[in-house]
Amino acid sequence: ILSFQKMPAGRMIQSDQGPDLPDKDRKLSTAPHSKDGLSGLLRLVLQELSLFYSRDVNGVCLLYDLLHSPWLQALLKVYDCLQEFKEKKLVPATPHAQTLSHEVMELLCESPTSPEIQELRQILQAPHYKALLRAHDTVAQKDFEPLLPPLPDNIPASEEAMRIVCLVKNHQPLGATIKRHELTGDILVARVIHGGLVERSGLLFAGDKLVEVNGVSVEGLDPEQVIHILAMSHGTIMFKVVPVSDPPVNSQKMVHVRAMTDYWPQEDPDIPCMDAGLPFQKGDILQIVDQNDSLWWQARKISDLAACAGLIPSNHLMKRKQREFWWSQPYKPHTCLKPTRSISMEEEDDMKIDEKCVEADEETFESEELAEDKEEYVGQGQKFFIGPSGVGVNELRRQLIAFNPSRFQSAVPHTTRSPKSYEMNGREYHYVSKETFESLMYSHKMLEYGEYKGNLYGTSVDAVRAVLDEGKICVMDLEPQDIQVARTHELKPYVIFIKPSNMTCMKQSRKNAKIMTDYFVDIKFKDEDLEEMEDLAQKMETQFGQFFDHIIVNDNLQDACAQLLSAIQKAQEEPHWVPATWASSDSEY
Ligand SMILES: Nc1ncnc2c1ncn2[C@@H]1O[C@H](COP(=O)(O)OP(=O)(O)OP(=O)(O)O)[C@@H](O)[C@H]1O
Repeated sequence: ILSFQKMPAGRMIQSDQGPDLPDKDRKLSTAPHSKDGLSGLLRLVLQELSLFYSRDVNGVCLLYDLLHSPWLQALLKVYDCLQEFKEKKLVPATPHAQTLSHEVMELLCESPTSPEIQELRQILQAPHYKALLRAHDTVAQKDFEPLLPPLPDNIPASEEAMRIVCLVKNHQPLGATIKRHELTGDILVARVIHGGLVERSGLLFAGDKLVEVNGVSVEGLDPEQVIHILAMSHGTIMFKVVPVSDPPVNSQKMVHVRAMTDYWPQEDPDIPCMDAGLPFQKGDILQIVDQNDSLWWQARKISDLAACAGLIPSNHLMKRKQREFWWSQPYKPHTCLKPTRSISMEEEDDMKIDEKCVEADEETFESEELAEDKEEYVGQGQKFFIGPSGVGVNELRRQLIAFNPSRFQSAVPHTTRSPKSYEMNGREYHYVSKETFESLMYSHKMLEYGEYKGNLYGTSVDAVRAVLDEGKICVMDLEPQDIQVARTHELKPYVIFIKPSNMTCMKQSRKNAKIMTDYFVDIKFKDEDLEEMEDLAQKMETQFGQFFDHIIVNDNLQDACAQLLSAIQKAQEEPHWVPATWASSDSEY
């Protein structure tokens, strides 16, 4: 709307000064635009256009209707009013309207009563009116800014390099941590939290030395004692600091990562300040905003970018912890890892200003750097379906292909078994010898494979590529342990987890469904089968949840199909996060 408003007006204003105007523009050049503003100009444009309306020259009708629309006219009027208001630079007639009102009241009391005087007195005494005058005076006197304490008169010459910083703290934390310098014992600002009050003020930096807090000298105090002073303070807090000579500049670009594990700061004994920690779960997308510290990064969740950042362990630190853990513990997959406190952190004694500190235990962390999948990477990709056996992965895939065979297709798998009479090589399977199959396996050309009744079965990367080359979306099942193999720059897989619904719904929806096991074909689901399915689904989610791009609960088959279609559509059309290596065209795969 804005550019639309500006363009015609801008052109007309220019043409106003131009020497060779077409007739139409010459007529417009007489527009008293400075007085009538944009709505005046619009009126003139409409007059012009009305001449061409009946002929609909080059879509004039459309333009006419648009310019004639009441909302645009109303908008322009608002714009004009605002412009007018801006130029006026309003100044209050008096900054003491309340006093004036009192004086009037006194005069009215002395005057002989009449109905008008009575009414005026009532108006002046009404609480809303009084409140309005109070608000008026506050604005007129600019009395809304915090009162800063006066600067001390007797500042010694040696204190010239000091800075006095006043921050107004309401109920939010200040967003900084402090520590004691191990040699000098000085109390320093250790870390400024991105997006916090201190960072937004731009007045305190990591490395600044605290001299006084609210007039109390911090010399010789413990960080805890400083925290206590701060905890007791509300409203304006005054810091006297010796500024760090080189305030750190955060020049790194933001990166996005997908968390590969859960992290609970409350359970991490090493975090410099527990309250400043950012808890996250597997699969969460984090925006890393500060990597200045090699051990503790600052990050926000992409789902809550308005929030202040929190501390998370750097990749390097997590790997270190992980290594120490593996050396000290017997292997226990998917349990909470509890590193000992032996990891020697830098001698930080960080405390979040005005809050408490530190405690125990955490989990492994790795992360994957991400890039938002922009248009150039979106394309017909590979869609993998994952789910516990019997949940309906095959059924959904079949339905999808049946719904639109020209868009969706499975990759033709390889097998070492002999073809049946009605089968054709390359249609149901690629029939190959055991040696050929094994050579594909060993040269990592198989996405997934397994043995069934003495024969090998599997899907090759080439089979998937063949589908993609046809411009179709390749849909296939995958065992979760094969996800990592499939996550390549070339395939850019989109992984959809098919999840069973709750037991009651499953019993109902699978009443007539049949399963196929290694030994039986077409037998009904038993309660144990459904329980096992639920259990397996939970395990898959815990172990591989971070790789799932989308989750669909397969309760009602039709609903699940519809959800699947819309999820795939969305994945094709909308940007989503993918590993950064997939986004760079020159990365190896
Ligand atoms: N939403 C549903 N409602 C009712 N029946 C379903 C539903 N989804 C799947 N089924 C039925 O459940 C049975 C098992 O489904 P399917 O063969 O697709 O399982 P699967 O996940 O591929 O398991 P496996 O990997 O062991 O083959 C089939 O008979 C299928 O028709």
